[in-house]
Amino acid sequence: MNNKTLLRIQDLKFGWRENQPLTLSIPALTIAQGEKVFLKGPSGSGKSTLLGLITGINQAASGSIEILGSEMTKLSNKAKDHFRADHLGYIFQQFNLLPYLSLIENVSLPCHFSQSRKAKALQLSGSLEQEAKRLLDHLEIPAALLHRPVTELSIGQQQRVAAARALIGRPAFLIADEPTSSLDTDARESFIKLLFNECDQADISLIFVSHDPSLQPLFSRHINLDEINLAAGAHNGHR
Ligand SMILES: Nc1ncnc2c1ncn2[C@@H]1O[C@H](COP(=O)(O)OP(=O)(O)OP(=O)(O)O)[C@@H](O)[C@H]1O
Repeated sequence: MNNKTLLRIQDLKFGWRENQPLTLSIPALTIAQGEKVFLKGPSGSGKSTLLGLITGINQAASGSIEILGSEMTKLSNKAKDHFRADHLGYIFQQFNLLPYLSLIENVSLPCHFSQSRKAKALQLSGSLEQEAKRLLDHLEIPAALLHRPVTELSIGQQQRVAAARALIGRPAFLIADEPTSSLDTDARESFIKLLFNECDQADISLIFVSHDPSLQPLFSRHINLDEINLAAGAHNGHR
């Protein structure tokens, strides 16, 4: 791991509605490049809201979110779209695979929105198809499935395809929002180990949101959102 800063948040405030208590008030959070962060917190504590702020989907009321030295809150919508496409990979809880595309096409998709990710994928494997195949192979998807519709895959297989899609073109930063919630414990651990392998090879940093405390020891850093969020409990009266 190196010491370059991947993410620096300062004095971040966000509320869903005016004149209502804030959902998030985070004085400071810094994540270094290469870190693998386990982000936890009770249901409704604001984990997805924070990810939405980091990815630029939600707009902060005030404060600073710097990723790789770029201040997200100052970028135009177009510049933010570009930044996201180039530097961020996502794995969602529902995977969001496109049913009318093949596995290879689903995995290659981010390279159609980012020239830099396309260039990296081509440099690694010569073609997008080959790089998609390489990642799917590393994530233990049998070759026989590559041309099947994604709707015929098991949940665990869909999840690994979603991971390959997030990893293609080696973005700096991978965000995974409860990607293992529909798997059993063994499958969760083996998925995370495959994911870590790819992240290590490509020096990709990871923020992984989960409710499952048994996964926590696998990660190099743990963040409890309630401990860094001054607005914690404002919605449900805990504080
Ligand atoms: N689109 C929205 N509009 C208004 N309020 C919202 C919206 N999304 C979330 N909230 C509120 O913001 C708070 C934080 O929600 P969020 O989804 O970020 O929590 P979470 O920690 O990700 O929860 P979970 O673990 O259950 O997924 C909750 O009180 C929720 O009701």
